[in-house]
Order: sequence, then structure tokens, then C-alpha cells
Amino acid sequence: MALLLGREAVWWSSLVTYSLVTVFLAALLAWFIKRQKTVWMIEKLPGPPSLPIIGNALDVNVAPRDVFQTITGVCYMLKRPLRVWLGPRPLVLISTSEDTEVLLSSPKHLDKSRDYNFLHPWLGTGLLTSTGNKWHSRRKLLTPAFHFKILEDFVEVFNGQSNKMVQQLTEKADGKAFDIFTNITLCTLDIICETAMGININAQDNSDSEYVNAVYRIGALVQYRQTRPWIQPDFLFKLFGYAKLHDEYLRILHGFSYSTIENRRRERELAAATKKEETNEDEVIGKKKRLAFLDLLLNYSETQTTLTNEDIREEVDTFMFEGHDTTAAAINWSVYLLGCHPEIQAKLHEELDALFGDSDRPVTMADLREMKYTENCIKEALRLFPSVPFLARELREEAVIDNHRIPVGTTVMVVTYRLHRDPEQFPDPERFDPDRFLPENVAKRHPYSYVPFSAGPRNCIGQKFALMEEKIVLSSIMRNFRVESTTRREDLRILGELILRPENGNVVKLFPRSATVG
Ligand code: HEM
Repeated sequence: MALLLGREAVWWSSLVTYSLVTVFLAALLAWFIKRQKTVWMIEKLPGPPSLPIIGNALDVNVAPRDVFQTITGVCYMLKRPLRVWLGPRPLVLISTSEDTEVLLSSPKHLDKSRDYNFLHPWLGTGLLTSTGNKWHSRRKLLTPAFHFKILEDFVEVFNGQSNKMVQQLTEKADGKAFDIFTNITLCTLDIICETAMGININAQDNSDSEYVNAVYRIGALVQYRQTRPWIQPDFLFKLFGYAKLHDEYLRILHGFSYSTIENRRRERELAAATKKEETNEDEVIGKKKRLAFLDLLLNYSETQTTLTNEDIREEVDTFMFEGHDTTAAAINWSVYLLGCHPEIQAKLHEELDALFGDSDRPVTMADLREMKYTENCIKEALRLFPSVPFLARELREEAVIDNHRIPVGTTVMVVTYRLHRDPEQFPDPERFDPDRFLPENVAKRHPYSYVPFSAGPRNCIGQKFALMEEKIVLSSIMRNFRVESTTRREDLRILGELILRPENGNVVKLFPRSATVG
């Protein structure tokens, strides 16, 4: 009897083992077939020869500062999609208007590539990094926060912070070369803090603040990690000692955001209790209180229970991240290019003088509408030096690009820097020519030939905010100073990581413009 039971047990255990092995082999075979299909589809695209497992890792194993030059260099040679293997991961680079349209206009390809995952500890899954239903509902919720009427209220903040910057620049306007990058960046940081959270952190006066430092350091650390595969896995990030620093920055950043949210909630409760008196007082002085993005989110949270403090923190941090470095880079590139082209700068001065004369009055909404040449200079600078030089999506559905089937799981990257230099769309592409943005010239181009703010359903929600801010900050500089750039275009070294910036800062000479100074 015992023998019979023993045999039965052996029989059952063999059956289980065989079944497990069969399932494992079947899964392996399915994976292998799928993988072969991916390889077969991707290999139909042109690209450099690759090795098994490591793919083109050796080709892209260049210093991080050279990654940008390498990518834009290869795209320059081809007008067709190009494939690269990042280890076992396929990456397809595209740089024509037609291919860009296929990717960006489709509601099917909305998921960000996994490179964005390094931002998750800081930004959580806010609007920039979320996917699927969460992204849809957040986008719907946040779109009204960027309505023209709301942005109008921010003009005062843009003017106030630009004035502070001009005052500090006045001390440096003696014709000696200095790096203006920091001044502009601290100004945009002050602007985003005041508009997103409703508080003034005085970054321009106090660039050593713990919060300002943490914003910078975490941004730099994320970029550093993105370009160094050996510290990408969490355990190696920890092992090399970076995680400790990262956690310290997070503690400061999240602590600051949460305490701002808490304080604002308390202020609102207090204000609600004394609402009547406040309304009367506002009516007397004819002034209504400006709402920051945070107030709008708190309004929603009071009517939509699904928005927790953490949800609000994710969005506020996302605006802080996405809303200051991008604008700072864009304003810097405009200043740089104007400083290289005195004849174009003179035309811009002409427009500003006609609008403002010698007055130092703040910029109004009506002025913004009139600053056509200024706007075209900004747009042309964003063409040559788009703040976000690459846009990447991970395909959840197969896509057909340039008649090639691109399989699920592939990262497809628009090389915006290269797209914006297509000579068919932009003849003599390296020339800085703001007139390319005259309406009659824009009408002749492909709608996806120019996408500094991305395009389609997942475009930049802050686009209008950014253009208004840029016009006010740039015009404030130009109303007061004449700029000379010290680096020639041919000597420029560009650093293209998350944001495109000049590697050695933006070294300029400033000269006061007669009576309007001060
Ligand atoms: C010149 C300035 C700016 C440029 C060039 C720029 C560019 C971009 C680009 C290219 C994207 C798409 C990113 C991608 O698909 O990977 C994007 C998304 C986004 N931007 Fe901007 N941006 C600027 C300013 C701003 C500002 C001022 C804000 C907020 C106040 C902002 C908030 C966002 C957000 C939240 C997203 C994610 C939108 C979504 O996925 O639905 N941006 N931006």
C-alpha cells in the first residue's frame, strides 16, 4: 500500500514537473517568436551594424556631452527612420515632418518612453509622466487652468520678476563679458514659483536657498542618470551613493511643496470664514486676488474628492520642473542669437521703441499682441535651438512610419533639432531669420515641420504661458540694453540632455540703451 502511494506521489510530481517545464518552454518559444518578429521588423530599417545582446551600446558609449552630437549627426545623413539597438531595446529615430505627424498626431501613441521613469520619484505620475486614463483625466482637469483669462493675471508676475532681473543686470551693463544664463534662469524660477504655488521664493536675491539648490541638483542628477546606463538600476544607483543625495533633495522638495499646500489650504479656510469682509474690501480697492495654479487645484479638490494632497503635489512639482528650465533656455537662446545678429536686434529695438518709447511702464496684454517681431525672433530661436531637443514615445500599438511597420515596445524618438533644420521646409536652415514666421511663410510649410512644444494631443499645456513669459522677459532686457554675444555660432558647444543649453553658459556683453536705463 505504502509502495503504491509512493509511486502515485512520484507520478504526480513528475506530471507537475513536466507541466511546468512545458509551460516554461512554451512561454520561452512565444517570447522567442515575438522577439524574432521584432528583430526582423526593426532590422528592415537602416542603422549601424549591431552586436547580439549589447546592440549598438559601443557606438553610443560616448561621453554624455557627445550623445547629442552623435544623435543629430546620424539623423543629418538620413531622411528616413533610423534604427539603433540600446542593448536589447529598439530605438527608432525620426526627423521628417511626415514621420513626426504619424507619431505625434495619433491618439494611440501617447505613452512616454521609459527614460521619464527617473523623474517619477520627484514628479510622481503627474501630467508630464502619467499614461492612460490618469493622463486623460488630468489633462481634462488642468486644461482650463491655462485659459487665456487666467494667464492674463500672471502678466503682473512676469513684469515684476523681469524688473528685478533688469535691476540686477543694470549693475553688469558695463560692456564686460559675463554669463547671463544664471540671471535669466533665476528669474524664470521666481516666475514659476509665484504662478504655480502663489509664493515668492526670491531666487534672484537668494540663489543659495535650500529649495532653489534642490531644484537644480535633482534636475542635474536625473540628467546624469539618464546618460549613464551603469547607474540606472536602483540598486546600482544606491551602491554608487547617488540615491542618498537624491533622497535628500526629494525630502527638501516634497517637504516644501506639501507645506505650501498645507499653508494655502489653511489660508483658504481662514479666508472662507471671513469671506464677506474680504469681498467688500476687494471691491473698495477695485482689486481681485490673483489665483495661482495651486489655488485652482485646491478649488478642484474641494469639488472633486479624487484629488488628494499627493495628486496636487505631483502637478505643482511638474509645473516647477517643466515650467522654468524650458523657458530659461528659450529666452537665453533668443538673447544669444540677437547678440550674434545686430541688424535683427536693431529691428527688434525699433518695434519695442515704437511701443514703449522711453517709458519704463509694464508690458500689457495689448502690448503682447503688438510684439509681432519679438514673437517671431522667439519662434525662430526655438526653431534653431528647441529647449526640448528630443521627444520620445514608447509604442503600445504597432505604427507604420515611412511605410515600415514599427513593432510594439519600440521607443520612437523625434529629433526635433534635426527636424527643424530640414532645408526643404526651412531653406538655408542655419540662418537666423525671424521672417520665416510671417504668416505667409508659415502657410507654405508642413504643419509638423516645427514642433518646439510638441504637437497633437500630448503637446505642451504651458505653451501660451511660455510665450507670454518669454515676450515679457526678453522685451524687458531689450528695452534696457543692447546685447553682444561673445561666442560665435561656429564655436558654440551645445549640451543636449533633457534641455538644450550652451555648454559654457551664455556669455554676453551688455550696454545700456541711453535714456531708458534704470
Ligand atoms: C519655452 C518653454 C517651453 C517649451 C519649449 C516646452 C516644451 C514642451 C514639450 C516639447 C513638451 C512635450 C514633452 C514630451 O512629449 O516629451 C511639453 C510638455 C509639457 N509642458 Fe511644456 N514647454 C515649455 C514651457 C512650459 C511651461 C511654462 C509649463 C507650465 C507652466 C509647461 C508644462 C508642460 C506640461 C505639464 C507638459 C506635459 C503635457 C502632457 O503630457 O499632457 N511647459 N512641453
